[in-house]
Amino acid sequence: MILTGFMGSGKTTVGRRVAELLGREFIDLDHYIVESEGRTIPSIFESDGESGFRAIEKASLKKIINSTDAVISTGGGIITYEESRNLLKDNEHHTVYYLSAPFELLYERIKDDENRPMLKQGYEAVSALYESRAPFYEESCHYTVDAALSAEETAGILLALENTGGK
Ligand SMILES: Nc1ncnc2c1ncn2[C@@H]1O[C@H](COP(=O)(O)OP(=O)(O)O)[C@@H](O)[C@H]1O
Ligand SMILES: O=C(O)C1=C[C@@H](OP(=O)(O)O)[C@@H](O)[C@H](O)C1
Repeated sequence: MILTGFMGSGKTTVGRRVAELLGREFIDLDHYIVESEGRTIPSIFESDGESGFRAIEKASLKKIINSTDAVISTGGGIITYEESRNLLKDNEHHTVYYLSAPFELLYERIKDDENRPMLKQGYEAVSALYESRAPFYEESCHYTVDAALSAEETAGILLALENTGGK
């Protein structure tokens, strides 16, 4: 199981819970990057820029996607590159679930988090980013799931889908 979606959609919170319910390992791709790089996400953005972070992110996804049956939560920008979108959509090991919710709700959840460098662009730019990314999440997932519910409810929906239509 792989979870995608915009910042604040609950990929980490819900992913950790579904992994618990499924009895599987949980891997947060951002956390994996922080551990393997020995640097925080903001410091990677600061020294390597967004493009540097994206390159690390793409390589990290490639490395782990076929080597684990863990529940993987991705970062919100994982759909930036076509190669990553194809990798998500066509991979043989994981069903990809897009956690979808209205921007206003997501922004309320994340607006004060200083660990998300993309927010520095300000409300209007982040809102535009949300709009521009939505079709990419849609095209690279197998299921779109409502993430405006409680984390427990969304986890329950994912569990049911994984047990019936999951890989
Ligand atoms: N379904 C939810 N309902 C309410 N708050 C949530 C929900 N899912 C996550 N949150 C909260 O929103 C914030 C971002 O959640 P997180 O799991 O880090 O999202 P993501 O990994 O998609 O960026 C956290 O403070 C978390 O507690
Ligand atoms: O949307 C983005 O471009 C990003 C989202 C973050 O992950 P979350 O979606 O877990 O916040 C993290 O990968 C980085 O700050 C960039």
